[in-house]
Amino acid sequence: MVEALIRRFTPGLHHLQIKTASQKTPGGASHTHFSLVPGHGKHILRFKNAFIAVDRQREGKSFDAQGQPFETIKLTTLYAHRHIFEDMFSEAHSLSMQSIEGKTMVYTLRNMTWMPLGDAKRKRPFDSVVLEEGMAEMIRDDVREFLNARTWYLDRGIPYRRGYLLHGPPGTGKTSFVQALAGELDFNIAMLSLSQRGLTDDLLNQLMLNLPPRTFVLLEDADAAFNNRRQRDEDGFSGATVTFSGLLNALDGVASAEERIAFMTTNHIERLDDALIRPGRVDMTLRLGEATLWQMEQMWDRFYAHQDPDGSKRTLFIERVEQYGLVNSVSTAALQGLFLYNKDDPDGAVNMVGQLLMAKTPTMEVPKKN
Ligand SMILES: Nc1ncnc2c1ncn2[C@@H]1O[C@H](COP(=O)(O)OP(=O)(O)OP(=O)(O)O)[C@@H](O)[C@H]1O
Repeated sequence: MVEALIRRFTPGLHHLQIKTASQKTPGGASHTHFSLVPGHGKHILRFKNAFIAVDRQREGKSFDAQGQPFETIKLTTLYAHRHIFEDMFSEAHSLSMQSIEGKTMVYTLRNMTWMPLGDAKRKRPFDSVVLEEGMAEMIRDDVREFLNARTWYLDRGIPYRRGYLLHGPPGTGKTSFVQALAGELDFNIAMLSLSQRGLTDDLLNQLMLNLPPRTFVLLEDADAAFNNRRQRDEDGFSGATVTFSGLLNALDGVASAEERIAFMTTNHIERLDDALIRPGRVDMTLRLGEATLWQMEQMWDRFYAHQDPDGSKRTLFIERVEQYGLVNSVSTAALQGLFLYNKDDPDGAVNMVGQLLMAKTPTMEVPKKN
């Protein structure tokens, strides 16, 4: 909001500061944006019909969690104009809300704390992730029901938490679904891989206790903690990775009145321990598997509805897919790859179905550990 307030002032002939915003794309390219904002020091500015004395000062060398320096902005105006502050703050507030409205903020671990990963991202549409028929809606309704049951939990002294375990082979939409669900329910995401180096039990615990508001926590590679069953050493040091007991402690940490919704993902459910599947830790376990016939049809329609209005090419595609024995044996990511390669070209996708054979996953089920 302070950012929005600073931008609201029209800089006159005062000290200006150049604000640089750099953004790096995953491909390595970087975009830089410059803007002029009033610098530190004293300014006289006009807002509506009032003159305001502005004193913008930096507080020592302290930085907030986002790496921005702490600042104090003192605004002074005539007593008769004091009401304009209300207008000014509500305008600044709506400016700052506009910049994140319709977007999802993703937080990751940096400098031992949650930090936004770049700017807020455009929401991922809920139906852009195609899970097995009815599964996405079922999870969404469960989260909604949980969000509506706050007083029920608090009245009964039950920690207000819900956990979901999404498991299945790579590229079946586990991460993407959590992003789409966050968009649908106006949540942000704090994501973390449990196999990340340097993530200790204590740090994980601290992070779980300090989640930004209205944020899903997404713990990826949950099985990593189960590979590392080492308990704390005598001196209390638990090593540079998260342990099994560390994960359980972090999930069970001190409850607050705010909801905590955790999604855990794994490609190896057989490595997990039953102690994880306990209410509040994991309330719902869902398998996201290879693309079913229904998912294939849905994804086809999402890509080619315009080029194939009567669905005849889709029928051809499905026939081919069945001939090659690809139903329930290729990931939705592989299917998406084929459709992206043949963007706006359904015939190309039909002709290239055979390429999916390379992405076929062996269907060997590993027995679950007791
Ligand atoms: N069910 C799906 N519907 C739509 N797109 C999907 C689906 N599954 C995967 N994709 C696409 O494939 C890519 C990889 O998906 P994602 O990272 O969500 O998979 P994942 O299951 O989390 O994989 P991993 O287990 O390797 O982390 C994304 O671009 C995503 O859009």
